[in-house]
Amino acid sequence: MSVTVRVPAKVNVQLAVGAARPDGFHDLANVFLAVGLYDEVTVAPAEELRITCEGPDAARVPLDRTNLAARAAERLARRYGRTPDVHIRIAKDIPVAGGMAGGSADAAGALVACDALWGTGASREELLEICAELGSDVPFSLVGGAALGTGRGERLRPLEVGGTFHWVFAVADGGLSTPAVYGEFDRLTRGVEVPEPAASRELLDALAAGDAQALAAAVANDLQPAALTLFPSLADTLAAGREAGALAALVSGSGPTTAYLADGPGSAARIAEALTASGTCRTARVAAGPVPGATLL
Ligand SMILES: C[C@](O)(CO)[C@H](O)COP(=O)(O)OP(=O)(O)OC[C@H]1O[C@@H](n2ccc(N)nc2=O)[C@H](O)[C@@H]1O
Ligand SMILES: Nc1ncnc2c1ncn2[C@@H]1O[C@H](COP(=O)(O)OP(=O)(O)OP(=O)(O)O)[C@@H](O)[C@H]1O
Repeated sequence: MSVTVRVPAKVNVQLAVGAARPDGFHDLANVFLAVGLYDEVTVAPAEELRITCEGPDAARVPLDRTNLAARAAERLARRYGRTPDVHIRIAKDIPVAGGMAGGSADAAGALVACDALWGTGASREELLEICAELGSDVPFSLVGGAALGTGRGERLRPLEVGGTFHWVFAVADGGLSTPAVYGEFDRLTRGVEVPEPAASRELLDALAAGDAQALAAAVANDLQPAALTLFPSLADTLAAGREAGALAALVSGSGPTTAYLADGPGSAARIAEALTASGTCRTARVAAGPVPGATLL
């Protein structure tokens, strides 16, 4: 008996970052959109907790108990007084350490899969609580669609979206550490008054209307200057995407994946081709959103 859950990647269409809090985290206005690049997490009973991973980036995924999927299984097991004796198999298609919440997706996937396998019957609220303990992005991986995340990004309000948005993602050679990018944000804003993060009205309206041109004018990522300082060649990738006709080009979350909004599937395919040919990224992927969150297959 095994259970498989499919979980999407995310792009942050707006990431407004406040000043560092006493606990080191930053308050956010984080507008998430789930996009159709997926990991699949399969769990099956085993002698003991074990993780394997397949896919082009598999070598960069930890297979010990630091893997977020393992931690998710352990937390659910502990809560229900059982042992997490499962084999977790991750079929990884989401770029690793790319700012697309790949690890978070696997955590949400493992949680939903173990809940189904063990018949724990945890409520949605309970699952969301465990997600928030595992990481700021994990609750969104569970719910998908589009949502505004406040607090450190874990408190979600679903957002209405009036259409499908077409994206290209340029995967960089190498990764960026999320804490390092937030740390660089702190360094760059030292001595500066950082405003309270707030979602942009124009951006929420553009999402609700399904209007790609209006969304392109409103997308914003406060972590972008920090990501560019740590990974300067991303400026060349962004320029190549703009030149290829992207409506907007921005760093995805903490990077180094960059995201390009297209005005339809045809132009997305052309932008992806141009980005690949530009030699400024490792590969380019096309994906549309919103799509649902963690889903049992
Ligand atoms: C950049 C984003 O991906 C945008 O969605 C997220 O804010 C990061 O979410 P995540 O990877 O789930 O992050 P977590 O695992 O919760 O935190 C990792 C580290 O990122 C920094 N961090 C994260 C979220 C937040 N609101 N403020 C922070 O300063 C902290 O240094 C923290 O120790
Ligand atoms: N299941 C997992 N898949 C990938 N990386 C994982 C996983 N569990 C733990 N990690 C560790 O987490 C680090 C960040 O990987 P991940 O792919 O989640 O980054 P990310 O997409 O930048 O995350 P986010 O967008 O949420 O900040 C990796 O370098 C790896 O060491």
